[in-house]
Amino acid sequence: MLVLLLLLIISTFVFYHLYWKRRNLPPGPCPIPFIGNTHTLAKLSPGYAAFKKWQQEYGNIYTFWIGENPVIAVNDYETIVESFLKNGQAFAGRFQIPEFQEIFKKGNGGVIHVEGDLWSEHRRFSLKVLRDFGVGKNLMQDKILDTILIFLQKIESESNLMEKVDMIKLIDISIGSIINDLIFGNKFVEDEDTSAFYELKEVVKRHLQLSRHPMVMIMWKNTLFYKNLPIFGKYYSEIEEMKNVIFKFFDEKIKSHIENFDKEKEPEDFVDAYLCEMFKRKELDGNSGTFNRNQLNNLCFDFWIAGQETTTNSLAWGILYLMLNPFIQEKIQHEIDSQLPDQRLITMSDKPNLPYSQAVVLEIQRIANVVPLNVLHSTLEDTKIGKFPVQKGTLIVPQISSVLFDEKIFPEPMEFKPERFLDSEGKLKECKEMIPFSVGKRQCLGEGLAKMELFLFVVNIFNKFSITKLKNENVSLERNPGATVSPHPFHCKVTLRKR
Ligand code: HEM
Repeated sequence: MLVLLLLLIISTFVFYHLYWKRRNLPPGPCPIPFIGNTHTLAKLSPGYAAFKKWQQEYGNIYTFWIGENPVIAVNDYETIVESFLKNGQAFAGRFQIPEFQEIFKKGNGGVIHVEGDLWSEHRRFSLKVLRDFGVGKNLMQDKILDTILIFLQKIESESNLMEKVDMIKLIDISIGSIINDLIFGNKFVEDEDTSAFYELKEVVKRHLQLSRHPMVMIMWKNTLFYKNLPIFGKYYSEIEEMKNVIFKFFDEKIKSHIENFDKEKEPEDFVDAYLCEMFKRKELDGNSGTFNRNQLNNLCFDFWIAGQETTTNSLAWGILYLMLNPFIQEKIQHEIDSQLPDQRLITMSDKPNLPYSQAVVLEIQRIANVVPLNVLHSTLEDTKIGKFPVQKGTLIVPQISSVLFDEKIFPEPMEFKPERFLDSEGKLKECKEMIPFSVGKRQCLGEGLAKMELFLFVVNIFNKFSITKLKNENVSLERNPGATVSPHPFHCKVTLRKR
């Protein structure tokens, strides 16, 4: 009798996990109960190879499992556009994991992880502030160029340093300075002691790495249950500890902005713009609605994390590929020399005259492909994806990394070839499949800022310097996993160009 009961339990368990829970979803790799396919993602880290393998086996649309959560991955450009762009509203939700958000950030807030009015009001407001900073008096470009100037001077001022430059470290603090300047109005590159930045950055890096660690992905849901289990508990405590350090930094900055707030003054950073909006709303109808201090804290967190790793890592890959391809550096320099009368700082108004440099920047972003697994979306209504019906609340991801490495669109995708973005006359070609910022309602909110940073850094670095590989240092193109992929640390030799 006991044997029969045991057999019944086992066969029900197997039937549920192998068939029942998967019956209404597109096909995909068989998940292991409770773990899903995270073991394959861990084995084929940072993920591109797993996504490609599944695409070859199951087609462009398949289901993989993160723990007990099924995720439909969409891997081709056409279906991504058909669904996430043309039917955008249906796919604009996010994975709601309130227990995990509680330890990862200050509860359910910010813009990346939220839905509904909270998301749409804050997305609209943030886009407007960034747009206002980017046009007119061009605050955004000024802040970027100020930082680039300091970055270039730092390298030049230490001639012995030019023999062995840690570019990633310098780019890291420069990109960190730009986002911090836009949010809080100050740059780390101007600090006498920059160690505080690097310490904080390490904490943020670990926090993000942990959030996408396969063990942590299993506890995205039922976090409070997993926190009491041995190994999971260790991860839980570490994430909470990191979160507290990060938010203490934001809290102090916001507090000093509130103390010095002047409603008559035109805002020159994001926090001031936010405080102005809160003030206006309160004056108008007595309360500031979804705008509050907790939400501001979470927004700062979102901008800080979304606006640094992505851009820093893209630039780091760019320096690495250009160091390994000196003839491409020379072509950028030749183009700059032929268009600019002297070696002044290059600005956005020079961009239309530098098509080859623009092609290099596009190719850097494509080959860097820094987001192997895009941020998860969820469906806000019953809908369809390709031929598959999809229920409201299903997790779904536009796999932009599969598109950027799609050999049908970008032949020899692992080769660094800026020419693929140019026509036979050397003019920039339109390439609609170039979607590193994703598409649709959740498309990257910082796209304009990131594009400006990438272009201005690349052209100004190679206008001033040539970069070569150190003879005695091995360089690897292997990818370091994380929420965004980075290259392994490397050094380079920097030589001042003379014109
Ligand atoms: C090279 C640099 C960057 C890349 C490749 C990148 C890429 C992305 C991607 C793929 C997404 C997710 C889109 C989706 O859900 O389908 C995203 C979202 C987002 N990005 Fe970026 N990003 C970059 C820079 C920035 C910067 C500088 C900011 C700073 C403001 C930023 C802020 C955001 C925010 C707030 C979201 C969430 C938008 C939402 O959920 O409504 N990103 N980004």
